[in-house]
Amino acid sequence: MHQFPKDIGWIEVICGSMFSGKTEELIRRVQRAVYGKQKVQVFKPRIDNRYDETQVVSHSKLKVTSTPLERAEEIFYKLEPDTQVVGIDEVQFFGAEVVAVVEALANKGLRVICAGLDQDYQGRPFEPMPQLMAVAEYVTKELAICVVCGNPANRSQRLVSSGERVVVGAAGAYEPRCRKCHVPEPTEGTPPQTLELFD
Ligand SMILES: Nc1ncnc2c1ncn2[C@@H]1O[C@H](COP(=O)(O)OP(=O)(O)O)[C@@H](O)[C@H]1O
Ligand SMILES: Cc1cn([C@H]2C[C@H](O)[C@@H](COP(=O)(O)O)O2)c(=O)[nH]c1=O
Ligand SMILES: [Zn+2]
Repeated sequence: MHQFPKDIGWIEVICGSMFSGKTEELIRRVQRAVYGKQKVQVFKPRIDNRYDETQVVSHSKLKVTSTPLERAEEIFYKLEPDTQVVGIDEVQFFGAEVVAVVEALANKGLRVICAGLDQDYQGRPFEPMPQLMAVAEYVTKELAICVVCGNPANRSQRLVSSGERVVVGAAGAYEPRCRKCHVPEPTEGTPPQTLELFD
């Protein structure tokens, strides 16, 4: 990350496949802002209740307090006057209106950090991520490890039978795969490897 701009707001997007570390990176940036004595608020879509109803939780169990929302516009009502940094996880679940909300916050002078999936289970751009990435000052793309071949993974393989774009889930419902190993239709999961280093 370059030196931060002064006296203006900006947008950071953290994107990538599932398990690539988007939420960990969001939490890392939020924690550093807190160390910097900045007032931070974190939001997430209420639909993301996989690990917790209110907290943002990474697959590795890092946690941060958040406010769940039905719609992105609610941020305007929940925003406290002294907030300087806004974090939003699972931003792909907010509709197209999140782009205007994030832009309005940045235009007010806030630092806005958005984390979300850039591709859906078929490998298609997951709106509104392309629009957010276009207007962001900073875009970071994270990669997971393909569970089939061990290469860097930029796709999320769906393992449960559904043609809906939105299906909330974690391990057992999705796994990270590279472009060679990913298939656009739901398929069987990869048997877990025995990891001698871990229980
Ligand atoms: N195949 C994998 N590749 C990379 N990380 C994995 C994999 N499977 C599980 N993980 C775990 O997922 C963590 C990332 O979790 P998280 O930040 O919640 O990802 P994301 O928000 O991108 O889905 C990693 O630090 C690691 O502990
Ligand atoms: C690929 C894909 C994913 N989802 C869902 C599954 C999870 O609930 C989230 C992504 O979570 P993560 O923090 O990035 O691991 O999105 C979906 O609804 N549709 C999809 O195509
Ligand atoms: Zn692969």
